[in-house]
Amino acid sequence: MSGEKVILKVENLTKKFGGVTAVNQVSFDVKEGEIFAVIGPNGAGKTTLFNMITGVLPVSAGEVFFENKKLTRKKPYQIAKAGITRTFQNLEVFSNMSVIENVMTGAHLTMKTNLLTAGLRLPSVTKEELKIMELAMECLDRVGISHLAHELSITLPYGNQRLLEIARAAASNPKLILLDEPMAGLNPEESRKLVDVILKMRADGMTFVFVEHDMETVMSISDRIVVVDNGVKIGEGTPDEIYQNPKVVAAYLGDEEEEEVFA
Ligand SMILES: Nc1ncnc2c1ncn2[C@@H]1O[C@H](COP(=O)(O)OP(=O)(O)OP(=O)(O)O)[C@@H](O)[C@H]1O
Repeated sequence: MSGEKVILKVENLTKKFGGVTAVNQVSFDVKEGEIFAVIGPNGAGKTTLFNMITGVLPVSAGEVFFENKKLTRKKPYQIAKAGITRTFQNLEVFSNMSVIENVMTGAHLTMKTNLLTAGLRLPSVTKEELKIMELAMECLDRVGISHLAHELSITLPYGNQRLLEIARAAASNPKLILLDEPMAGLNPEESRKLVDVILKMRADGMTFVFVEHDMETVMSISDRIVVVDNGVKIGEGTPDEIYQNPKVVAAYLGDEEEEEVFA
């Protein structure tokens, strides 16, 4: 469960693409151990927000702090090394690799091996490879697909490829995992499995920030939610508070009836 320690602080984050302000002075804090959702209509700026937090896109203004250290303007690999990892909206598995090899690529940050030592096949390399393989197997076990370790990734059903992505993210030993629309394309059974995995990993101490359109999942697993619309934060709170926030309901309403908004 979440504590009181702030692990991620987003302060007035802003992104301009030419004349378009995709994210406009958005601020929020994520506490250690939280499951924190970022929601909003299409084009609201959610992915752009993730891209700035992970250093994929430079910020136009504002700051990102992780464990009280400023991450703004750091490179993606430095941010990953600090303990933040992510998955993307579209599946990003290496389809020509086995499942375990995919997860092992996630562990590269913790590896001492470089191309020279690997080329020389020093004993230390073999030892390290073994360690990484063990770690990868543990990560696969955490998401419940260790029995598929030696399958070719592309042969896995979509839901298992999602779990594979999460295992690979976990292999870099992060403290915070950002998930961009993790439920997209999953059938109800696959969604339930993924929710179980997220809850289990959180029980083991992981913090999650996720962007999601599936409101049932958002409302059932999030501790807190931030809502963005047109790049601006329009609401923040627990699922109950979000349900009752008139600005949020209006942003989602369009021509629909209120009771259908979070159905
Ligand atoms: N590289 C870019 N260049 C120009 N405009 C961009 C770029 N990336 C995003 N945008 C614009 O910024 C706004 C926010 O986009 P973003 O993808 O962050 O929204 P989103 O909330 O993630 O949407 P969705 O839910 O549809 O994935 C949109 O108007 C989009 O067209």
